[in-house]
Amino acid sequence: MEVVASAPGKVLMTGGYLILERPNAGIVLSTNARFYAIVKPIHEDVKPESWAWSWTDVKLTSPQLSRESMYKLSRKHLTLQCVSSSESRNPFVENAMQYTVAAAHATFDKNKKEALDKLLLQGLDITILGCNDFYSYRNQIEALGLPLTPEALATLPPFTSITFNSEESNGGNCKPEVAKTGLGSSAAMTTAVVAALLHYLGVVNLSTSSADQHQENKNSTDLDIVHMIAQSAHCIAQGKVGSGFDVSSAVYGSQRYVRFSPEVLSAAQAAVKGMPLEEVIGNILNGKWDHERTEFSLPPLMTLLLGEPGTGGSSTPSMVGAVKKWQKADPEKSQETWRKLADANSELETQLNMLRKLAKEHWDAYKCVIDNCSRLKPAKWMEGVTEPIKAEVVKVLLKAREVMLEIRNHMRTMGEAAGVPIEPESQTKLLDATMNMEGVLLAGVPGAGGFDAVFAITLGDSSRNVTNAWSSHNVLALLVREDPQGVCLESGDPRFLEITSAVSSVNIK
Ligand SMILES: Nc1ncnc2c1ncn2[C@@H]1O[C@H](COP(=O)(O)OP(=O)(O)O)[C@@H](O)[C@H]1O
Ligand SMILES: C[C@@](O)(CCOP(=O)(O)OP(=O)(O)O)CC(=O)O
Repeated sequence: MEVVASAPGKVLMTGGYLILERPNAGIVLSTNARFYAIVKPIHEDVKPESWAWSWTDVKLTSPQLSRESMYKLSRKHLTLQCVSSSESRNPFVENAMQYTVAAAHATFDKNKKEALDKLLLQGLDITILGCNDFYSYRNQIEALGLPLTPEALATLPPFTSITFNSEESNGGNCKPEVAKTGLGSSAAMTTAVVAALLHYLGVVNLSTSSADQHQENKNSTDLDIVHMIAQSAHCIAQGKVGSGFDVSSAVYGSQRYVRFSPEVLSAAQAAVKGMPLEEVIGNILNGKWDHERTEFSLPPLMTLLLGEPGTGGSSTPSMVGAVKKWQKADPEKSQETWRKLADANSELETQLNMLRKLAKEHWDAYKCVIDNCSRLKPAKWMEGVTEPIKAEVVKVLLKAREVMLEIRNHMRTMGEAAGVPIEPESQTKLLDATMNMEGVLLAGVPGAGGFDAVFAITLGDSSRNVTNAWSSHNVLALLVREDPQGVCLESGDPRFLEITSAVSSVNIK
């Protein structure tokens, strides 16, 4: 019996830094880059003598990092002991394991606890796999002598090995351990592992069709449990309480997000100081989760593009640390910048919602404008537009651009004041050039900014021109796109599914 669950990566379009404080909102788009967790028993049968054992064997495999770790999980105390080399530890998955088993203990009656014991005695074999889009493959592509194009990226086999950033480049603690693109691999990984384990242990009952899963009211309690456990495990593993937008979008998909009050996790933090885990999870599941989640998706005929400029990414925690230091050192100036940024963020949201409304109410005019603008540079979008409703659509498009420029300005101001490269000069040049290409609505640095991938929103069929232009500027366009679907069960191991679908497509031909 094997359970496979997957959760998506994200792009925080607005709200970087501000989203750390309630009630500021952020817009987060989930993507078709997904992280998979496969859970199955290690032993097919439970040997009679094993009933006396008080621990569960756990095997954790990350094929892309060539890491395999063995653990012993105490079934009574839920402590986890790594019995293989400590260099290969994974705190995200370790916490996810402890929290999910504790959730089963906290919610099961006596009968279910017996079944749980039997299942745990069979051991847990966990495999984790992230789509290529989570990681940077520029070096491999260059080493293979291939051009920096999405087509070259598409030739890499699925779940290719991940590159580590070199020690020297990590010297200033400004680069992460692995070369990542910034799509939230750790949040998607934690969410996928939590979902797969909770389903495997029988705490929740997820479904394969994400549309079903996310339908209002239906199974929403199950998703809420996945969210609470994944969020707590992720925060504890990271050693800090972030805003949680990455876990929320990994669970529920694209959304407008306002963070939870950090106090809801004080029980989990107390656990680190010795409170029994079962009690902690009870508190978490009954806690006052006050985050807000509102449906949000891009207006029709718009595409999310990501481009990797090629510097191996930035470390978000050190950037956040610098911004917080600046807030303390210069409260007046920082508050003023934050207020302007918050206003601009909410204005962009308004313009995008207005475009969704115009598309719904005046589809033909909307489609005609988008098709037209997709072939023109923004300065020409209004030329020759006479019909009032079409002029209205162009006006809103232009307003969205103007607001995006304002957001970028304030983000740069914040970076300069805090002494961190939130929109570094190299990114500014790239974003300015991108925003002036035919059919580009807007472009920016997602999330915390820095040297991670940049994003662009394009109109109609213009994405091809943008990716070609990016390639000629040495920017690798990623294959990832927006996909509003959150966590869901999969029908099997994605590595075998890829092969089966490749074989069946060959057969069809
Ligand atoms: N496939 C994987 N196998 C094991 N660990 C992974 C994998 N992908 C990501 N990680 C872990 O997650 C970390 C990256 O998480 P994080 O810094 O949050 O970056 P991101 O912006 O992608 O979320 C990596 O340093 C690594 O520890
Ligand atoms: C600064 C932030 O508001 C946004 C960071 O967004 P990123 O998308 O840059 O995140 P990482 O995946 O961790 O690199 C911090 C937060 O909200 O927790």
